[in-house]
Amino acid sequence: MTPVVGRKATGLVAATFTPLTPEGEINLSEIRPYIDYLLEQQGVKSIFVNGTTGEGMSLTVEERKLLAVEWCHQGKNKLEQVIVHVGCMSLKDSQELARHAAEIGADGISVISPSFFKPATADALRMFLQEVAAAAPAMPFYYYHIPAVTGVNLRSRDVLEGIANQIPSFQGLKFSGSDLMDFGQCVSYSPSHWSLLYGIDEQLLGALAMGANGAVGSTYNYLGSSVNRLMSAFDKGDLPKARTIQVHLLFRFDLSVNKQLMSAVSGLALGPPRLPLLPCPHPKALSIAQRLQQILGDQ
Ligand SMILES: CC(=O)N[C@H](C=O)[C@@H](O)[C@H](O)[C@H](O)CO
Ligand SMILES: CC(=O)C(=O)O
Repeated sequence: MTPVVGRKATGLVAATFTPLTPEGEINLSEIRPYIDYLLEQQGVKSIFVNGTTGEGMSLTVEERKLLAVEWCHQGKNKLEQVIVHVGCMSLKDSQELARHAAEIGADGISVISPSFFKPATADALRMFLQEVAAAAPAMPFYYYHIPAVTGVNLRSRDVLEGIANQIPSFQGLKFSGSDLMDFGQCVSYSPSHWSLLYGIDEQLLGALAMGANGAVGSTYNYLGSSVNRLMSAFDKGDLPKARTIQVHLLFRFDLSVNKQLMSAVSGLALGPPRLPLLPCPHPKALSIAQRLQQILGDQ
């Protein structure tokens, strides 16, 4: 089978939050200003939608389609890449979303492991991924490894074994695990056209040292310009500067704080998260935003 080779994803990819109205309905009208904010204020040119940060697993298939259409439509001719996360508990739903992403002209699709019934082996997971990819065979395909959320602790390197034979559209990995040895083994195994995107923002520098081509994360929504400086310092071999930026950014917020923080920093109205997540009280987000501005000002 001839491999499908898409454009290689590099640099920072913002894992977008899903704008909701105060009543909790998807709010498509915030998407256009959101994309402009990323491009103009953060220098972030690619997005990953309906993933963890986007609360993809808390949305209906129909909502995910409407969101994907709007992100792709508004991002057209502006963004470098729009990657749509299409993973679901049900293989059928994932296939439907994969087909849909292909129809609307997304640049790639990504799939998380099912996590209610978990795959028992890397082979089982690869078979699931293969069935999703086969529904949209021309779509560059990224496996999304996030063991802390899925509870699926299969090593990514094992999942990659022989994957190009099963998924000719395989294009890379979004690796949101802390095991840099597993990540490094994936780097070592990967052909050069795959893109290895790292997903724990707090230790991106370690992953760059291991060979990451780029990064997908929630914090690049509002810290993109700082982390772009980290990436260019690393590219120039200025490790002290890259490290100074990274160690200033070692804090971790849960998703509801993160979402409210993005609203506070950007001025976008992203609304509350969806239950079971609880909204973050506004004053708390404001004080975190102020602390963040101070940290960024001190750099
Ligand atoms: C669990 C989770 O949401 N992980 C995200 C990406 O996979 C990261 O981008 C984190 O949000 C980020 O590292 C902040 O802790
Ligand atoms: C961070 C990330 O990649 C996600 O939200 O899915």
